[in-house]
Amino acid sequence: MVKIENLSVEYGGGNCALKDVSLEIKEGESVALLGANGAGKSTLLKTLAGLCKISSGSVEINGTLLERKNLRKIRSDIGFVFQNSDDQLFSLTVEEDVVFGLRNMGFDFQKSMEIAGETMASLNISHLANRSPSRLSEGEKKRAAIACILAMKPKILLFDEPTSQLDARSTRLLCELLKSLKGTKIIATHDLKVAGSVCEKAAVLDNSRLVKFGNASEILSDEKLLFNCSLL
Ligand SMILES: Nc1ncnc2c1ncn2[C@@H]1O[C@H](COP(=O)(O)OP(=O)(O)OP(=O)(O)O)[C@@H](O)[C@H]1O
Repeated sequence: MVKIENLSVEYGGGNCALKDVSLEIKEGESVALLGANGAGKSTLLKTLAGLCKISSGSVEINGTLLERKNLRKIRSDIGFVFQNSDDQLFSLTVEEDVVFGLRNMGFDFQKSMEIAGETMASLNISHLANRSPSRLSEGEKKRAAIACILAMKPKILLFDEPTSQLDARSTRLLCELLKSLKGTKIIATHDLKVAGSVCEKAAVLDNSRLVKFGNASEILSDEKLLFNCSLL
């Protein structure tokens, strides 16, 4: 579903955020993206969503090469839940936010409302439909932001630090939700417990390079690896 080969990404001024990263993620797999601050996690997610320019190497999403002319197709397969829900929610009500993406996809108003209603119900946020996103708790905002993305039924879900602003209870509820979501998931997180409870695989980035990719429970019990990568 995601095939990354020798990927390097540089920001301006020769700042190399990803160096020679190769990994393959199969359909339906959930992968935790681990790494210290600045390791390159967000850059990798943004690159998969077509938001960062590839300096060298290649990325294939669902069999389509990630390049400018294929961006529309790639973006229809990808749903990106940003770290900060406020970057995703901008309408007067939660329902309008969920409907927005569906209308952009070409669904008529009635069908968009129908899908939005079903999606909000599946996330237990129907009671928030007419609330202003700006007045929700962080946990509620996160669910609303996820609803906006899930409504569009992407094949691949990208989450950047989904639990970073949540308390223990909201984190646990969100983990349950993340586990229940179907599809391929890539979750960048600093929280090793979240990684262990939600993901079957893990990828460890250190200083822009992929240093380990494999079974999550094996990686999470490798204290030496975690320590060397500043994760412990
Ligand atoms: N827009 C940008 N312009 C220039 N350099 C950037 C930009 N965004 C990130 N970087 C640099 O790229 C490197 C990787 O950053 P990235 O945000 O991908 O790391 P991260 O693993 O997500 O970190 P964190 O855990 O702190 O969110 C860092 O050195 C960072 O300073």
